[in-house]
Amino acid sequence: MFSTAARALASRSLPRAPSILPPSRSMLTVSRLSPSVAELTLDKAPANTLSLEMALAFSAAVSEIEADPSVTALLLRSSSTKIFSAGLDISEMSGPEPARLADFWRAIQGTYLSLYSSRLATVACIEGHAPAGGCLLSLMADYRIMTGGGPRIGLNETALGIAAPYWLKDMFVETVGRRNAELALLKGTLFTGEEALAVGLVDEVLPLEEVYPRAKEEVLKLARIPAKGRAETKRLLRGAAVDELLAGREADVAWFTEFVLEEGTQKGIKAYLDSLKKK
Ligand SMILES: CCCCCCCCCC/C=C/CC(=O)SCCNC(=O)CCNC(=O)[C@H](O)C(C)(C)COP(=O)(O)OP(=O)(O)OC[C@H]1O[C@@H](n2cnc3c(N)ncnc32)[C@H](O)[C@@H]1OP(=O)(O)O
Repeated sequence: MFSTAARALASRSLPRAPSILPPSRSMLTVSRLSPSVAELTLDKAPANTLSLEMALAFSAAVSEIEADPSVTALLLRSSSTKIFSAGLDISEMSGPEPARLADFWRAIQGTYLSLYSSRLATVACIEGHAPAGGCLLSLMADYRIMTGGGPRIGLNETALGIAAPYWLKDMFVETVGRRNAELALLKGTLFTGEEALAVGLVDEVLPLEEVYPRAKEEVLKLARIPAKGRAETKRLLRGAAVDELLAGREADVAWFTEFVLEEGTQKGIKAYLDSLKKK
């Protein structure tokens, strides 16, 4: 488990301004696969994009699941077999109000802090597309199982004229290795499941109908690993990255907001959003 001080700092830094809506649970559902395994389903049609409200609801749900000591593992999935998550809600970054943009980014940081540092064993069941923030969300889990053939996964931020922040880029580099990461990030590559498996971005690839049953099997297996040893191992593996973000959280907010508010970035984001809507 991560230090109490770090956790307190993480939750204290989440947006609390009165203008922010309370976390809505209608975008997510939480259920139990067994007494010790929770399932968190992203359920925000049409694309499970990460708006400010979705990010707040996500972190709140993970924290609530973790607060129950009988839960040792978490399965993360989407209610859609076509889209796991299309990443950040691009409309949050198009012509944004600066204070909301800053709160949006703090809430995105919160999703990372809650899931990547979770004491739980976590499995991502990626049945559909997982571009950009959808890919990063799955990287915050301990194990990834994806559908072969159709759906794509990867970090295509460069196509939007933006860059993944260092703490998310680092997760990608740690997972696929330096050279694979450079090639993929600079080109904005979106991989098929099979290609993702080849670079180590996912751990298993299966036909769609087998992905969820296999993910359930894996999470139930991981739930039986002694919880204390696993939590401490995760802390040893990920604690430094989490602490680095906690120490530089507001500097990261400043980097993100300045970058997004630049005129050139705004033009690129608007053009990308328009192209998505015209599809
Ligand atoms: C709980 C999640 C936690 C995540 C935490 C990680 C945080 C990481 C932060 C790091 C930075 C990340 C940057 C980003 O994420 S930027 C977003 C980049 N995303 C994309 O480029 C994906 C864009 N979408 C697509 O390519 C496709 O939608 C799809 C996923 C391949 C699916 O295609 P499909 O044909 O099935 O569906 P449509 O394209 O018709 O989409 C349906 C409607 O949804 C709208 N849409 C899709 N994606 C987004 C988006 N990212 N933001 C806003 N709106 C989106 C699309 O316009 C359609 O709307 P419409 O029905 O009104 O036309």
